[in-house]
Amino acid sequence: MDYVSTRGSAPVLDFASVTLAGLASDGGLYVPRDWPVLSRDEIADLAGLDYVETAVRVCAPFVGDVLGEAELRSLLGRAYASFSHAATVPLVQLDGQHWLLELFHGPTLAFKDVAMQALGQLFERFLSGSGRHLTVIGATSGDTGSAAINALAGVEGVEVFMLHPKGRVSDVQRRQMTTVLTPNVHNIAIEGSFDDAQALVKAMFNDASFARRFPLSAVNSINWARLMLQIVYYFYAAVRLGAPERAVAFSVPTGNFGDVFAGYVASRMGLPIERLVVATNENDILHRALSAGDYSVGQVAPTSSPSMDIQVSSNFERLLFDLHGRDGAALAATMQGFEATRAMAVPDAMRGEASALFASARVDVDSMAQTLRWAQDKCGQIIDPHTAIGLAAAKRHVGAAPMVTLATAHPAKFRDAVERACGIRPALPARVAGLFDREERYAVLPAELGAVQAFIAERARPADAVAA
Ligand SMILES: Cc1ncc(COP(=O)(O)O)c(C=O)c1O
Ligand SMILES: N[C@@H](CCOP(=O)(O)O)C(=O)O
Repeated sequence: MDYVSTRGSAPVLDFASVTLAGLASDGGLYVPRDWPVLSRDEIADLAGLDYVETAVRVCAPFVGDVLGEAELRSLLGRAYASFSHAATVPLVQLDGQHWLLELFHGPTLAFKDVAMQALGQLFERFLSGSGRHLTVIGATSGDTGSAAINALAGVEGVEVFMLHPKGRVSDVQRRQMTTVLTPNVHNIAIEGSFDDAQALVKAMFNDASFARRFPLSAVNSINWARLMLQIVYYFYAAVRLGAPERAVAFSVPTGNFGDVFAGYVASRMGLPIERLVVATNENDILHRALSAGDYSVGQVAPTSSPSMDIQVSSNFERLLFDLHGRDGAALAATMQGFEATRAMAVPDAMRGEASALFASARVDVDSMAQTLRWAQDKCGQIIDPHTAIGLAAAKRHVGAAPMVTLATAHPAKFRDAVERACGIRPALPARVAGLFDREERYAVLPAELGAVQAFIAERARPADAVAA
């Protein structure tokens, strides 16, 4: 499988190179040259397969001949051995219409582990014996950072620099990052928002001399491999609810548009998805874009679902690429206009095309809290605020198809917000016991490119350094 940039002018790469590259050199995002399609029979054959086997079948067309099937299977087997639930991502029925897909049984208690545990394995595999090393730079509103640090701490040849917005992640999220004192992990609290942190990461990739000096790689969903690994659970859930005979709908708490874009890819691959609901909190740029064509950036508002406090949703560019008929030059011009003005009007024709699959909803804090209490009172489930936003949106858009809300984080990660909403303070699971007894280490830096680059340059290994 070949990968092309959404902006049309970066080199075409294979799966191994695209995994190690992160952002494309023309500022775009890599996508497969074509969407592979699974036949109805191939989808039907997924019924009854465990998670690892489902992942092998779904990922194989994207991996191509870069890894053999047996090697892919053993790599994914190692990745998902760290999950605490036998089903890896169990489906829980709430009532006659609604299900939760619990994606938080990995080591850091959020859906990011599903992709990140495997991405760590892929990095190790592609670096092993190559003499290469990587400087991984990432931006996090809390969950990507903890998952990446768990997956990459101590990995030979990898140095991790993780930027989080100071004071805008939960205490559990922060400690899951800052108490990892392994020498290859560097946490940076940025005086700004997640968007500032994400812009700094992109600026470092786009700074040709910095990118030549340090072999940069990404763990955010700008990295294609992250998204590929998230497509799997749409298939896994849908076949359990009757696909391909029966269509299924999904509601996805959304920030960077990565998770819901993975659902879009599943649909392009032939999975019968009746509807994909894009659920936002008060940071509603995606809801405005899909419902009114208004993709204009406002101030990031801090909310009780902090992992979704995002305005510039990186992966929206991947959808726009398809909506522009995969014309990279046209999209590059659109994105340049957006980057200059911080606003874009999504034309009605494109919005119409998107609305064949996507619906959207903006869920405010009261509606989030009400839904969280509904799940507790009526269904006996304590859910986290991000999942509650997904579920509230699901209730607005439920139709004939079973509606699956992605449960993206364990409630204990956001125990203050859960307690405020329903009066119950969820206990921390045993696997994160001792989190509050450990020493923390992180640097605080202004949201300035020079300051962050200087910090990284002092600690990262330059491209021409010989591997140890
Ligand atoms: C708990 C949680 N829910 C939802 C999201 C939104 O996912 P995405 O950014 O892929 O849209 C995030 C962060 O990305 C998250 O950490
Ligand atoms: N919510 C995320 C933000 C980054 O998203 P990503 O999927 O692009 O890595 C987080 O928790 O860090």
